[in-house]
Amino acid sequence: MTERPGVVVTGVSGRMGRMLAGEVMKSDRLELVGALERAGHDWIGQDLGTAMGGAELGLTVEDDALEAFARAQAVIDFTAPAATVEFADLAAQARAVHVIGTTGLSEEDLHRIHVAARHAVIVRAGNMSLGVNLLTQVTRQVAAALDADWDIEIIESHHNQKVDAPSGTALMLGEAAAEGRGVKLDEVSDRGRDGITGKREPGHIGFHAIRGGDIVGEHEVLFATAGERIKISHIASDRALFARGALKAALWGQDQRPGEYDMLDVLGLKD
Ligand SMILES: NC(=O)C1=CN([C@@H]2O[C@H](COP(=O)(O)OP(=O)(O)OC[C@H]3O[C@@H](n4cnc5c(N)ncnc54)[C@H](OP(=O)(O)O)[C@@H]3O)[C@@H](O)[C@H]2O)C=CC1
Ligand SMILES: O=C(O)C1=N[C@H](C(=O)O)C[C@H](O)C1
Repeated sequence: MTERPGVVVTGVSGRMGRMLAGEVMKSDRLELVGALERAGHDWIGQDLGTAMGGAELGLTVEDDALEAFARAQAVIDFTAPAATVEFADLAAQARAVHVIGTTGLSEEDLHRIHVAARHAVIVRAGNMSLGVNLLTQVTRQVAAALDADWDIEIIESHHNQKVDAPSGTALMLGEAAAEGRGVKLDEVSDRGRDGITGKREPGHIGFHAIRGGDIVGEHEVLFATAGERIKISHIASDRALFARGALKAALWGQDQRPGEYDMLDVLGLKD
């Protein structure tokens, strides 16, 4: 591994971008070597520190991804699907570890990421926190232990600026529940009921999205049957925990072979 791998943060003006840049700068194991924004963004050409409202850092915000990735060992990317699939190609060309936190990716986007992972390490997770990744394991185990008389519903709450639903985390939890039950999520998924929906289908997994204020991220998995309910939940109250997970993934990825990985791999939680 390079002694102190260089990191480029994409979407650096975003909620997660700022958090990630701050965490990389605090780290004594990684070095911030690039800060990226889209062409035409106000921050392009400005010093990152000044753009963030602080002291000068000597790092200029840029818009040329390939040039930035070429001097990095890792790219940390919490942006939007259209950007992330482009970055996956470019990070693979630069042989940089691509840590993807972006959610709302389509099947086609996932395929492009899969292709890019032939040439480079990609770590992707809808949630980079230890707590949520543990919760997916617990969800899978509980779902495996219960029969289809137990209804499974996933409720997620986020801030009012979030653009995708269900959240990436809710989908991770849904996948874990479906895996525990031995079914395919896309065959049993019920999203956002409205109107005369008919009775609940046994065996289905429901998703519900709450959007309001500045909620960082809350997830609950509800298992309900006649006479009893189990609720398991996770509350994130600080975005720094997602950023720290992403930094961990960037470091871990330095020693891996090209391929697709997730946070269970990084955290050593895979069975
Ligand atoms: N996996 C995890 O643990 C977590 C994942 N997320 C996910 O991360 C993503 C970002 O979240 P958040 O920071 O809140 O969102 P923001 O909207 O605050 O930030 C997104 C950033 O990406 C930039 N961006 C968007 N499209 C492009 C593009 N085509 N090229 C370059 N830059 C682009 C935006 O620029 P502009 O403003 O110009 O559009 C903005 O700076 C979401 O998908 C969210 O769900 C969030 C938290 C944790
Ligand atoms: O957009 C967010 O903010 C978050 N997105 C991720 C998701 O879609 O699950 C993770 C976290 O909940 C915050």
